[in-house]
Amino acid sequence: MSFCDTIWEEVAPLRQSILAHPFLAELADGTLSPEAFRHYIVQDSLYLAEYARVLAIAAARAPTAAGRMEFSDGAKVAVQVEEVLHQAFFAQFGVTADMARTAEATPECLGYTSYLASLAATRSYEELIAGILPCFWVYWEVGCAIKPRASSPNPYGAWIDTYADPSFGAATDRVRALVDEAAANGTPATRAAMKTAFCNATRYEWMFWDSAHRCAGWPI
Ligand SMILES: Cc1ncc(C[n+]2csc(CCO)c2C)c(N)n1
Repeated sequence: MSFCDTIWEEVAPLRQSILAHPFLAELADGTLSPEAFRHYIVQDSLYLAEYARVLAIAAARAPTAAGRMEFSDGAKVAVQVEEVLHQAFFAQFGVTADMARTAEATPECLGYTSYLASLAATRSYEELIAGILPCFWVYWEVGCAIKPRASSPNPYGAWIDTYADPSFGAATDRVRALVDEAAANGTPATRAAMKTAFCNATRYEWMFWDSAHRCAGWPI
């Protein structure tokens, strides 16, 4: 079994919790409240801006041309998704320019992006890209799981189509190959740290959807 297959199995309970989360069940059947989705897309645009920066750092640190290509491309795609997909959703769900401009990152959004930024700043390249991977892989799994059971028409159809798109699956495969390569070249301690980063980022993915479902902000 590859390193990625092993850590994917280890986060199986987290993935089950993600796939069973009411935010995604309701998104699939179209009953998710517009408020919850609005909360999600506003936070996600804040997330994507930071995630793109983290990918750009990964590109700069990558030891191979394949890594530099993949992560710089990913950084560009993250900015494009932030602009194109989100602007369309902003219009559809009534997020005004003012709401988007003044939005403050929630604890979950700030926690996730700050965690990835801390990997980029103070940890190894191997840990960094292990922390980057769940963003790709979890969304690909979720997109593929939801698409066959999505209601039609569905107000969230464009979101589902984005993450169930085969080109997105191919990008996930390529990032996974980079993580496997990094793990194969690393020490057991590096691989243990990579597993921790992968697991924590997967937890943050669940927390991100959960906070959107509760429309939660800062408690104080
Ligand atoms: C919280 C959160 N996690 C993951 C994604 C998915 N995603 C964002 S950027 C990117 C890679 C391409 O640049 C992928 C797969 C998201 N939108 N929001």
